[in-house]
Amino acid sequence: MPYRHYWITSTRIVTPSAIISGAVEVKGGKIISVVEGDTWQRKARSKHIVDYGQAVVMPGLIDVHAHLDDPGRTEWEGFPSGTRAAAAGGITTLIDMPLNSVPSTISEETLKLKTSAAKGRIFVDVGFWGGLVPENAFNASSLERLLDAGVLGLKSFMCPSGINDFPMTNSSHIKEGLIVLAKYRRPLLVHAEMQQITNDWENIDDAGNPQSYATYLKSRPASWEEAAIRELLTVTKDTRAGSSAEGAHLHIVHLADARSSLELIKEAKRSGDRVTVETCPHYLAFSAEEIPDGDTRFKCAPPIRDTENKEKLWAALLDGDIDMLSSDHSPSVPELKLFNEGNFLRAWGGISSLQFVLPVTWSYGRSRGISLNQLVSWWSEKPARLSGQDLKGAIAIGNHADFVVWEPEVEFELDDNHPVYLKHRSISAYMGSKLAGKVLATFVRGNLVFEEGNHAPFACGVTILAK
Ligand SMILES: NC(=O)NC(NC(N)=O)C(=O)[O-]
Ligand SMILES: [Zn+2]
Ligand SMILES: [Zn+2]
Repeated sequence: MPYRHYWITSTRIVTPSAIISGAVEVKGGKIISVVEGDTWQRKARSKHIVDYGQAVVMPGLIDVHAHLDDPGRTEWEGFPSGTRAAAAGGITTLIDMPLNSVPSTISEETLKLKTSAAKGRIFVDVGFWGGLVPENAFNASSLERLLDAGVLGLKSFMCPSGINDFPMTNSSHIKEGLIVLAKYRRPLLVHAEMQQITNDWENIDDAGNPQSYATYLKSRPASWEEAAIRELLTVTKDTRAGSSAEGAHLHIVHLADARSSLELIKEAKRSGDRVTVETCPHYLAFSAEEIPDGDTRFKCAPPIRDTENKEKLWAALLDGDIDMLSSDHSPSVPELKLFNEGNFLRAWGGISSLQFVLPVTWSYGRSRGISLNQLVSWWSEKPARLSGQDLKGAIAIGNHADFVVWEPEVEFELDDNHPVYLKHRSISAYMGSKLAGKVLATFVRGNLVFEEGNHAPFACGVTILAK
């Protein structure tokens, strides 16, 4: 799009207050006016106009949880393929997780490796979470340097991450992290599963056909999530009690358990704790009962649970108890999925989904009555707030012109002919499904980065560093 100053028009523009028929004026990468009705036509007379008819114009999606594995494991994904897929799926910003790249992003130096790897190779805007690990947790100045260098917050694990240079943290590490983060007003994101020694776990070998999904599900019960969340909420409260400040913001990533774990989070919110929670499309789309034996595309942690749990997740999302959605796009090479043996206990865990999260959320959500405004809240507004992106996440004057233009009514088959920009299409659990919601175009800060199957010829995404 060679225009610096132009108008986008449609009969369905999703603004914070209403869905309007009208136009959005873009200049220098920002939204400079939003006009309802057709009075804009006079103002726009000498300007370029892009008419999207009845397609929906929404803020671009902000994915706060994606593993792009660059640098160091680019055979798994990488910035170019990952951000092209994001653009094709209407995601205009993504925040990259600190693990699965080599090295992990746990210091100022390793963040620099990330930003250099991203330079000139990203099609959407990319920010970074830093890692809170035992190595840096007790070293406040090292954490401060990492935060000063621009990570948007920190992320840690309460169980083994599967990555050698990203060990798990215990509550003392987490406490140290929270104290530093409170000063910076940035969040701590936690993978909340804590291994419990249970009878189920001890019996896993007897119970255990490793090709059966039920075996895997039993190996990571909901009690692991519950135990981790209980401990995290306690540490967060303790940290707040010890300081005069407001206290750090705790964000629980990829909640799968909609029962006891969710109740703990609701209770903490009611008591005024700064806690938010995300879940992911795969927990809303799939259920344990339907996962075929040996189909390790569906393996992730925490695991996809039963149908009733899935319905409870939807209810929590609709009630506002779950704040937002993220992809947790965590790909690998197909070999690590062990498709030949179909062994759920040994295969790499992680769902590949980045390009499909909008149609997946919509396809499974529309029968449950979700609205376009709710989609925007879960995928743009709340993620913008979590990641500190004041100029993103809403179609409002002064904000970045980040848009997804899409047709909710158009259905398509995610078959072998469908263009997929991710590095490995075969590992995605969504291949073979029929979805609704076709992305027509994606704009990042006014730049048309994707339209009708074509990407912009140059990678105009920028890295986002906190100041
Ligand atoms: N090393 C990983 O990418 N882990 C990820 N894997 C999943 N979710 O199965 C995650 O986010 O925990
Ligand atoms: Zn995780
Ligand atoms: Zn993850």
